[in-house]
Amino acid sequence: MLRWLTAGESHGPALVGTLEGLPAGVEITTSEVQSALARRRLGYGRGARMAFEQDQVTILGGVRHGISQGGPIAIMVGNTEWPKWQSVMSADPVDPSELEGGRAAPLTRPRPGHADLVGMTKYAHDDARPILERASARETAARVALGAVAEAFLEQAAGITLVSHTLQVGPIRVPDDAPLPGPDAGAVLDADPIRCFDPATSAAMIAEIDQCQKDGDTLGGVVEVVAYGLPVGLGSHVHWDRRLDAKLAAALMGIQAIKGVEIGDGFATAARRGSVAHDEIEHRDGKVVRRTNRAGGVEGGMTNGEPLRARAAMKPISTVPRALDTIDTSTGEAAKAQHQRSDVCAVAPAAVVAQAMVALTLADSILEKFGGDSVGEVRRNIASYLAAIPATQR
Ligand SMILES: Cc1cc2nc3c(=O)[nH]c(=O)nc-3n(C[C@H](O)[C@H](O)[C@H](O)COP(=O)(O)O)c2cc1C
Ligand SMILES: C=C(O[C@@H]1CC(C(=O)O)=C[C@@H](OP(=O)(O)O)[C@H]1O)C(=O)O
Repeated sequence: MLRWLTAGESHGPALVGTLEGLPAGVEITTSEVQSALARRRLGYGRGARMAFEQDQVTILGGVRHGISQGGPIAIMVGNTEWPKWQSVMSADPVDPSELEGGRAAPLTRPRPGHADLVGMTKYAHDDARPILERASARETAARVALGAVAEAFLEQAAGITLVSHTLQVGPIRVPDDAPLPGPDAGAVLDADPIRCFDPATSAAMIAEIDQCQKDGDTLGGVVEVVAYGLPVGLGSHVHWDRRLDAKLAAALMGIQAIKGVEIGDGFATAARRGSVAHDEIEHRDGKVVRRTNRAGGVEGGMTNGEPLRARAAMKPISTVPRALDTIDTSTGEAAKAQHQRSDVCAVAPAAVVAQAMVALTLADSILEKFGGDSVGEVRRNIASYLAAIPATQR
């Protein structure tokens, strides 16, 4: 079993991610984690903060000389903006005279679409700051750091490769018949400003983001994660909480601003007739294959050997520059929502975060099915299972 936790605030000194249950022998370096984090910072439409802040990666435990040791892995992602926020966010009590520029004044105009108002009510704060600091998607940096470790494990133990791409920004969508990015498309996707595999659609998405920014508005969209090389039989049909599709849905829905998840063609399948909704099975070149992959590689909550496709729908960024109506909680009067700076569109980084969440979920499923305290043991267990199932389905 693989478990993971994160801690830290958006403007605190650092975020920390912990990964427990990873076998020994996974090759992983600080620079690989750093590269994954660099991908998460990209994406046309990101706000000012991305331009000046750096992610400082320190592996605090669980890895020695570039190899996982079998114990919990802890990774710290330092916020280089911390010195500016030290007095506002200090863990220890501060002298009020140290709080410059009124930055620590309570935030009492909760932003619609954020956790602000319900969080203040539930946690008994008269200030939105403690809520927004933890609700912020800055936290996803810690998940992406852990996801990079999970991805290294998947590749080294099982030859599994993941890619993530942008399917939709606002109303602009990749055509249904556009090719799916293959297992080696990672570098091409990283080079596109919006992580879109279809160049014409990418250009249209960028134009949409430019127009939206001019209008003082924000955008959401849809991302897709594709996993190649999965063995048949991860997850199970026998119980709801053992279904891989259920676990993927929870992992993806757990990302800030994700409001819908699809496995394979998802909602589009609901509009089809059964005769054109499923994937007919045939023998081809000595293998059992599905003629199509509308199911996205999962049947009965189990991987079926086809590429896994999981999609997530992101709502538009909640901090709208043309500020939305709210109330001031200190007076009860009508007000405009707090706004300083924000992303216009964060769909491309959301794809990278979704990839991390899928990687962590698949790594957990591999360990659930095959077990193993070292990468070598996991590999042997997978090989022994594959040797026992029909050769046509390996
Ligand atoms: C990668 C990423 C970046 C985000 N950047 C912003 C941002 O700059 N401004 C903002 O208001 N919301 C941003 N969000 C979304 C908010 O965190 C999210 O809307 C908020 O937590 C409320 O959504 P919820 O109801 O799903 O939690 C971002 C989300 C992700 C995944
Ligand atoms: C810092 C990151 O994302 C932040 C997520 C975020 C939010 O409200 O979710 C709001 C913005 O931060 P700020 O309010 O300080 O401008 C984003 O920059 C990051 O992804 O590293």
